[in-house]
Amino acid sequence: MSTVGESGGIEALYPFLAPAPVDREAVVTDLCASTRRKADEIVALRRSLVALHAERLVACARAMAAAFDAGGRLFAFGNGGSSTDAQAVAQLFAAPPEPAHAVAAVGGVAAGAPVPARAEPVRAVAAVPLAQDVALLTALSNDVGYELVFARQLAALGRPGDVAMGLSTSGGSANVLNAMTEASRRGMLTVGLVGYDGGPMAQEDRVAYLFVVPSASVHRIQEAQITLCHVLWELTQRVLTGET
Ligand SMILES: O=C(CO)[C@@H](O)[C@H](O)[C@H](O)[C@H](O)COP(=O)(O)O
Repeated sequence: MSTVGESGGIEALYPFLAPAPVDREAVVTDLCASTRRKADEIVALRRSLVALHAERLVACARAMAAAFDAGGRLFAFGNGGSSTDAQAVAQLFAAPPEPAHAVAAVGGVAAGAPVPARAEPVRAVAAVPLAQDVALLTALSNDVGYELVFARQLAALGRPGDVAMGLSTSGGSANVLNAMTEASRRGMLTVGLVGYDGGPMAQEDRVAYLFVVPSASVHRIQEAQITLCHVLWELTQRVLTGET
């Protein structure tokens, strides 16, 4: 059995576990610098998305609002961290924060300060995350195949005019790609959020509205994707509530 302290043991991977004296100040300095680098990186990435996607975000929000106005529902899905992001997005659309709550939560808005969330009325729409039902996910994975867990749900639930939103950092997860294909086949509006250079999701006009976050860090991609989702929700609300 391998033990801590053996040459090539666990401390080779995690040197801070070794009993050697640690320069705590140096560690804290390193951690601060690393945190600052990551914060700078995500701020720059988010800024770059404005130039890259502003027009597409507006067009997509208009299309989503039209879908919701006509009775369409949102189905959101992804794997791992993207599954929880999909859950957060569905919850945001289905149970948006009431303006009074959002403002009260920060103790009111000072004159001239940016409004923390919408001060205008919000409209809830039907939205369902597709990775939340463990029984369904395990049964579909076991009986049909993990690559079809989302496509099979869309085949059962999706109608023309619904919205399918797939989140993937690589753009290459088979279950997300298959779900997009199924959604298009059913006449649903397809929205994809991906990272890197878009991966397979960016090929063959697979989705109607594709948002590529040009980063090679899974963490930065997910952070930026959830920001894009919040912007999409905000813009969709503006159209739905007749502000624009
Ligand atoms: O959350 C993370 C990393 O932050 C991971 O769980 C990550 O989401 C998983 O590895 C996913 O399976 C990756 O899938 P995808 O984003 O490439 O579609």
